[in-house]
This record gives sequence, structure tokens and C-alpha cells, in this order.
Amino acid sequence: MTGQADKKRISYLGPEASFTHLAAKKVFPEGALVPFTTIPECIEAVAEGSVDYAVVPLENALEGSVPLTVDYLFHEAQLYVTAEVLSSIEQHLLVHPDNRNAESFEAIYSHPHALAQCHKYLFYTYKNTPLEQYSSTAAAAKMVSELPERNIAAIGNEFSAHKYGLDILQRDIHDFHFNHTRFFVLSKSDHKLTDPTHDDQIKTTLMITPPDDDRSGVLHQILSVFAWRRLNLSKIESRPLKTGLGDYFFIADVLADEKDAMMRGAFEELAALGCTVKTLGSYYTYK
Ligand SMILES: O=C(O)C(=O)Cc1ccccc1
Repeated sequence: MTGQADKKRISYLGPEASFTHLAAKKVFPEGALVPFTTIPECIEAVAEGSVDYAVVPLENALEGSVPLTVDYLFHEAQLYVTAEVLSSIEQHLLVHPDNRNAESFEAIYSHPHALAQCHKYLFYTYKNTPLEQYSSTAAAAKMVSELPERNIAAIGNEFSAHKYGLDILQRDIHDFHFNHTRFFVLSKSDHKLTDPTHDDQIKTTLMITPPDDDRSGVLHQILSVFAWRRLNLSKIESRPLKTGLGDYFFIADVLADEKDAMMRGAFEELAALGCTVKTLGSYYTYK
């Protein structure tokens, strides 16, 4: 599949050297990678057909889900996950070489998840420095490189330091060593991308809306659908349905192929419980 996939067009949260760009290159080393400024723009590009795939961040080990991605997939788009990418994330403090001797900054810019991942470091080292959210770590690095006259810093990866000619003032400023992010590779058609490095474990992501009769124990019933079939869940999370306070849907990752007989049985039982199920498909993990 990789050989064919390499000829494809792929939208990603850019610009070049963002963590999403690095994830996209793992799956599509020779693909035509097209940067966008926001996650919805990336997803819309694949939904409209101007690209074949979109690579977007889904979940971070320190910060949890990226709500924009989850909600857009639930409410706005009818797309499938063809692969997930797991990347380890190392954050560094980046400055323009002209400002390499600065001891304080006017402001520090980065993606909100990156700022949150470095919370303790920023709190203890740059307590009074304003933290400014930016569309991505690489966008922040690019902006810092274009404004040497402003004494500002960015948080981002080593590749964006090289790409945009910045100095790494402080390495590895993320608060917890285990900092991984999960990215989805989305497509309009339901298929699986594979390559020699993918791991053998297949996963299916489901979005489950419970019946709206406020019945007690409905989450227990949903979980038991999977439990007695020995279908292992690697994640379950609730997100607001946006129809009223207390209305939720559940996003569940099941360690099985949706075509398995047990999964087909699970879909039937969920329907019998009055649940609506939107499947994002089954896929492998690229590491
Ligand atoms: O900002 C980036 O570079 C991204 O690709 C989003 C992101 C931000 C922080 C951790 C992982 C991905």
C-alpha cells in the first residue's frame, strides 16, 4: 500500500517541521504534503476531495484529546481512519540567534498543547512572561525567525529550529518524560494503510451515542457489550453532544477489527440498546 500511498496528496497541520508534518512524513515519505493552518481546514480538504488524506493530531499523553479533531469527526465530517501514528514529542525553547543571550522574553509562543506540556518549566523559569497561543509549534518558530527585532521565544521541536534557523536555548522542557502524541490519517474511503513497521494490533474507533431516555446504567450496558465478548477497549472518553448540558457521546477504541464476528455482534447489541454508532473504521499503528 505504501508505494501507492506515496503518490498521494496529504493535508497536515503545518507549516513544515510541525509535529504533524513529521507524523505525515512517517506514513507518506514521498507524498505531496500540503500544509494548512488549522485542523478543520486539514479535515475539510480531505472531505472536499482536494487531497487524498489528512493527518491531524488526536490525542496527547499529557494533555488528553484534541477536542477540535474529535468533535469535527463526530459533528462535521464523514471520514475514516486509515492509520494512526504514535510519535514521541520533545519540546525545546527556541530563540532567534540575535536573542540568544536574552534572559527574559516579551512573550513565549506555541501551540496550546505544547505550552501545557511545558507548564512546570514555564511556571518556574518564566513566571511573569506572557504565554501566547499559536496555530502550531512550527508556526510559532517561523514567526520568531521572522521577527528578530522582537525579543520573543517559541516552543517546538529540533526540526523547526533547523528549518527556521533558530537556536535551541533549552532542550527537553516538557514536564513529563513520556510525552507521546497520537495522530489520525483520515480518508473519505474506508481502507487500511499498512507498511512493514506497523504493529500487528488492529484497532477500531467508534463514536457511540446512547439513547436519549436518561436510562440509568446505560454506560454500564454499553461497556458490558464489549466486556462479555472479551473485546478489549484501549480508550473510552465522553464528549458533549452539544445538544444540552449533560448530553454526551462516547468515543471508544476497541482492539479488534470491525469485521470480526464478535464486533458485528457488538454492533447489533448496541443498536438493540438504542445506541447510534458511527464507526471511523479499523486501522493499524505506525510507530
Ligand atoms: O504544533 C504542532 O507542531 C503540531 O503538530 C500539533 C502538536 C502540538 C503539540 C504536540 C503534538 C502536536
